[in-house]
Amino acid sequence: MMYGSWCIRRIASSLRRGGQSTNVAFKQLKSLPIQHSRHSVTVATNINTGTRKVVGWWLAGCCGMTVGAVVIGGVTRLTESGLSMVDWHLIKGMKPPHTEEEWMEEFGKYQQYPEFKILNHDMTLKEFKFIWHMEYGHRMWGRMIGVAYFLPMFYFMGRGWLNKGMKIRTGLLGGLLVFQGLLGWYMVKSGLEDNFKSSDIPRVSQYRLASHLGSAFLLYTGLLWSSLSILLPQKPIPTTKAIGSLRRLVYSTKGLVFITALSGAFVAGLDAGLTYNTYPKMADRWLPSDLLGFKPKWLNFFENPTTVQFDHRLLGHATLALVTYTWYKVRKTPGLHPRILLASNLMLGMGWLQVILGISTLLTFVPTHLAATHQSGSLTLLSFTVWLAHELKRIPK
Ligand code: HEM
Repeated sequence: MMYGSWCIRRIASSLRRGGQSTNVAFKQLKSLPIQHSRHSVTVATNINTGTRKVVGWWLAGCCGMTVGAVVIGGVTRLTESGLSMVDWHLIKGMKPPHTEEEWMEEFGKYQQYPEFKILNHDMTLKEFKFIWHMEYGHRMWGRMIGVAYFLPMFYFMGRGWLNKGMKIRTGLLGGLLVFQGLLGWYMVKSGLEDNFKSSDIPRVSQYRLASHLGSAFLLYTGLLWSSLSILLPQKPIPTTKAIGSLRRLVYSTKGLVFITALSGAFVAGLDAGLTYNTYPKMADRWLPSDLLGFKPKWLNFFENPTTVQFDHRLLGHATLALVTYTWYKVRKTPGLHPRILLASNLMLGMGWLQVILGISTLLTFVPTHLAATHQSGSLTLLSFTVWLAHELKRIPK
């Protein structure tokens, strides 16, 4: 393995000096083994390939379950079901109401809160049961991720399958998972507070919604990166200056996708997708008249639906421009293997689709199916940029 890393450096430095043609150097790189060094694979070195795959698939499975949680959470929000369960108990909360009395009791609790009093005062028990089941499904899915994550983690640790680095990494991701659940309840609580006026629409704080979505995306990224490290180890790449700047470009693209997704959560949290449903202009103007209507000015970026939607449009277009430019640079960089080209092609396709989905969501007044697809699209786009970044990550010396 040491020989492999040495070879890559030799070939790369020769590429830099122009000592041999790119094609010859690339052929040499292709013939090198995949990077299974102690640096790139973070499970214990004394376990066999099958066991390593079990750990990799466990992480990939939890990653898939996180996607499920984001989708169910999005649909729960879009069907306005998120405030139907007004308390939270880890164990007791798993038992749904069975008898009609139990349902009436649960419905009675909901009736004490602003969403019922202001918005849903004519809601029937049947309608309540629907929104309750949506929120229950989201919470139960979260608990299932907890079980699917922690039980195997302790088992693998007990069996000595995880090395020190992986123990720290899985411990941190586990902490993020618990934090995610607590943040979810903290978010719901903001929609149950009794400080809404009768003209308000009771909803959760957009700050807490963005934090909840952002931390889900972080957890997802961590799980995806870790599972890729085990299941799809990096292939050799030259260590040229061009690759170095491409790597920085891809990392910036990944960062911008993340920031745009966070700004989308602010749009969702303020229902800002229901103002200015025109494109490309906002009510016949490039700069809407109430763009900076709130005082102090900085508040507009977080609380003024017009500014929040405007920013999300700008960020969405900037993301698309950067995704396209990154794709172009990947194509122009010599010495990259086909998997990198595939990841970058998928990233480009998804970038365009995501913007088309965003515009369609806006023009059609945010129907649930389109808004939920747009939300999942952001996760898919993030996945392709994470994959690309993973393929290009620096190979430790
Ligand atoms: C790469 C670009 C984009 C990304 C990554 C992205 C991501 C997101 C995310 C994560 C949300 C939050 C969804 C939720 O929590 O339910 C969102 C919401 C939204 N986005 Fe985008 N978006 C992008 C581009 C655009 C564009 C260009 C437009 C329109 C011009 C747009 C319009 C919307 C609208 C209207 C919502 C609110 C939907 C709702 O209320 O559920 N997006 N976006």
